[in-house]
Amino acid sequence: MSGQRVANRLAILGIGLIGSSLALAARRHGLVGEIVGCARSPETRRTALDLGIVDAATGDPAEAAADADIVVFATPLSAYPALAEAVSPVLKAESIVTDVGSVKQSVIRDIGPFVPDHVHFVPGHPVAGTEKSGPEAGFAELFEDRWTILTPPPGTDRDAIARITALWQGVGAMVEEMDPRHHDRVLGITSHLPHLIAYTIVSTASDLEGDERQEVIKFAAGGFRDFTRIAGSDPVMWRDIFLNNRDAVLEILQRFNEDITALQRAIRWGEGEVLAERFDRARQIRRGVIEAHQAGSFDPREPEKAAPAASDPQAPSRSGNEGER
Ligand SMILES: NC(=O)c1ccc[n+]([C@@H]2O[C@H](COP(=O)([O-])OP(=O)(O)OC[C@H]3O[C@@H](n4cnc5c(N)ncnc54)[C@H](O)[C@@H]3O)[C@@H](O)[C@H]2O)c1
Ligand SMILES: O=C(O)C(=O)C[C@]1(C(=O)O)C=C[C@@H](O)C=C1
Repeated sequence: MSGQRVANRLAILGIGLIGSSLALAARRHGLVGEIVGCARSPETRRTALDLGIVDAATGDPAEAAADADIVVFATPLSAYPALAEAVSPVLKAESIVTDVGSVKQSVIRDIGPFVPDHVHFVPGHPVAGTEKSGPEAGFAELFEDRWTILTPPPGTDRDAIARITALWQGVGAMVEEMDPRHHDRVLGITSHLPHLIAYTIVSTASDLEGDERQEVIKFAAGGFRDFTRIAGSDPVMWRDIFLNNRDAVLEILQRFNEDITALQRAIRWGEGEVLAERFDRARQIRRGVIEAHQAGSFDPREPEKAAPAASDPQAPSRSGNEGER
């Protein structure tokens, strides 16, 4: 399948889950000519070449970015400032700098000052991922029917925004523009808080003593198992997200703490109607989330979405990329 060509040369800084998925998808859909990847370790560069993720790989970010039409930052957030400083002098006129980082105000703070006047800057965030990391974890379908949020600073060239929009739409994503502060607050609730809770539950369970701890692992099923999937996500990436979205996360944590204290109180005083009312509201929200995503493809995290029942002899077989996502 071929889409509109958006770049002759695409540079991807950081060939992990997101960088390699974008490279694989952009190639599959004919959106770019040559793809150059930048990775620090020789093993990652070798893997990226062997898996056909990139056409060329280098350890030098400036070498990757030189002559690129689009440069994508796809490392953990803490690497952005040094990378931006390194590529700044070689960025070619009318090229576009973009990124995939999970927090947006900090990206504008960290990359923005290094983007020369003759270069466009369109920060972005694909709201799609898994708990896995590294180049082997990438797959071309990752962004299909998922949102990508763009947070271009005011006054950004509309053609540059249109080209980055075409890149993400070309790999199957839906694109929306948002104010970066608003992005950070929304994602603080929908993505960052759930990860913090998952990390906390798993570490609370792992602090249990002896037999109890063994049984948590032995009987890990359902809810706890789902939390361990999320808590298996990359520690460096998530450290950076919390350090860079501090204000929004602290504010939402404050509200979360108040809500959990209310539930704690209801349990203590046997206020069943309070609990039932809260759980009912949550169930309605879950139904709304499923309905909103109903048109999408099968997602193993949301099996209710699959149209035919698994026992249906007409059901299509689900092969390929459907490990735990
Ligand atoms: N994993 C997700 O679910 C997800 C989803 C959307 C956005 N993001 C964002 O995407 C970015 C990358 O996340 P990922 O999941 O692909 O992580 P990842 O760990 O799979 O890949 C990041 C890669 O960057 C490399 N790297 C680190 N510092 C580097 C440097 N200075 N130069 C070159 N390479 C360097 C790492 O070695 C690694 O290979 C993060 O900013 C994250 O916030 C992640
Ligand atoms: O599904 C997962 O494993 C994810 O954590 C993906 C997820 C999310 O929270 O939805 C994680 C971080 C990103 O910035 C975007 C997507």
